[in-house]
Amino acid sequence: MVTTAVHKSQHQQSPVLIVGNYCHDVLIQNNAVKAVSLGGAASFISNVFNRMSISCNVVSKVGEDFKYPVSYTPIVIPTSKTTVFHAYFDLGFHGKRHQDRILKRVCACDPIRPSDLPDTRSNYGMAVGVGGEILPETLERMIEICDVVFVDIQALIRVFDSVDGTVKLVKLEETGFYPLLPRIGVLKASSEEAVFMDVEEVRRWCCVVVTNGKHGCKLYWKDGELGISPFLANQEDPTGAGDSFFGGLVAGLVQGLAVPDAALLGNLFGSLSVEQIGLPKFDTRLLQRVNDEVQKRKMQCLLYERSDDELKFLRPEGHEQFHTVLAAEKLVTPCSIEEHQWNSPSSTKETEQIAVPHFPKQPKLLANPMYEEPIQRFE
Ligand SMILES: Nc1ncnc2c1ncn2[C@@H]1O[C@H](COP(=O)(O)OP(=O)(O)OP(=O)(O)O)[C@@H](O)[C@H]1O
Ligand SMILES: O[C@H]1[C@H](O)[C@@H](O)[C@H](O)[C@@H](O)[C@H]1O
Repeated sequence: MVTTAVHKSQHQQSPVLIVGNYCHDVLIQNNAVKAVSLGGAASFISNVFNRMSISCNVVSKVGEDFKYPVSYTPIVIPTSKTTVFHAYFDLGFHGKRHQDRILKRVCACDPIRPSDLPDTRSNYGMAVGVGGEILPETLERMIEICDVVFVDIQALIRVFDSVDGTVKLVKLEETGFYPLLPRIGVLKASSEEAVFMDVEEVRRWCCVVVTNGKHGCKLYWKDGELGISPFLANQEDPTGAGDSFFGGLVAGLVQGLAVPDAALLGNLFGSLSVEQIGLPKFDTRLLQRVNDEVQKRKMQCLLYERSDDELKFLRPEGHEQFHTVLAAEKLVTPCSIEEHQWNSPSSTKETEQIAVPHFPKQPKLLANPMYEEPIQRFE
């Protein structure tokens, strides 16, 4: 279970194994490319880990066209291209349900196979594919070589339109991953994705974490559930919020926090992530203070440590205070949001602005019956 691995990690110090492809994200709004950025859950999560000094190992595949410097070298596949997603920010209407963006996978790199994984064991595994690159056998191998595996449901339930790559979701129980659920530790889903599983069923097997944007997240386990408070944020780009959340959650657990406190750290990183376009840059002073608070919190919790694994899910004493302190730290650190506005040049290394969108001279106006508004699509 989740907390057993937490305790093991304190003795063994082995890294977290992150499995999922890096990708190129193209953010599109009002028919114009607003930014091109390094993407993929693996990049957002390792970004959080680096800043929280958590050691990790990333297994990711890209093509020779991969154009970003990353801390964890990917496997380069000469015969394949890097996975590319186009995120359309103004097409998010599907019937009456609003989605924050429509995603299209326009290029897909090779899948990650069991033989691509290391032979060495890890305390934690994170199955965080974005473009269908994680196969059931890959997840099974992760379960064998990691003490506990954290899975993002987006790695399991995404399917891709054969014509234009539009990401659609299928029911979890219809996938080849379903039989593996009793062997994983945590399944994370956004509220949009959570409707593609039977939470009541899945929580009997593993802890389910459902994120819900500005409302924070909710934990479900066999015997209970708990809402975790959000942090205020000026949302600029939701891309990667779920990934940064997941990074924060696992970073908290690796550091020895109880599950609700770790989820609070997840909410903090999710809220920091939405304030910037692409891969977020975290303020060094804020990170230092957050790290200090995590260490203090860990020491406080050791004082009244509970032995029963199930109890580790319950809100520990002082949880609200931990939220207040983190929220205050976030407030006092000025965020350089101006650098990351959609319409101003970006100074981040990983995010580049495209001044002249590379679109055909005459974009074709298509009335798509799936959406309330006609959309412009570029071919
Ligand atoms: N507007 C916001 N204000 C504050 N916190 C936010 C906001 N949006 C997201 N978060 C934080 O980030 C977490 C993940 O966000 P969300 O539920 O939108 O995930 P997601 O849909 O998987 O994101 P994405 O697919 O864009 O990576 C939330 O649980 C919350 O903690
Ligand atoms: O970079 C993003 C990010 O990793 C998102 O979480 C994922 O949903 C997208 O597919 C990807 O392009």
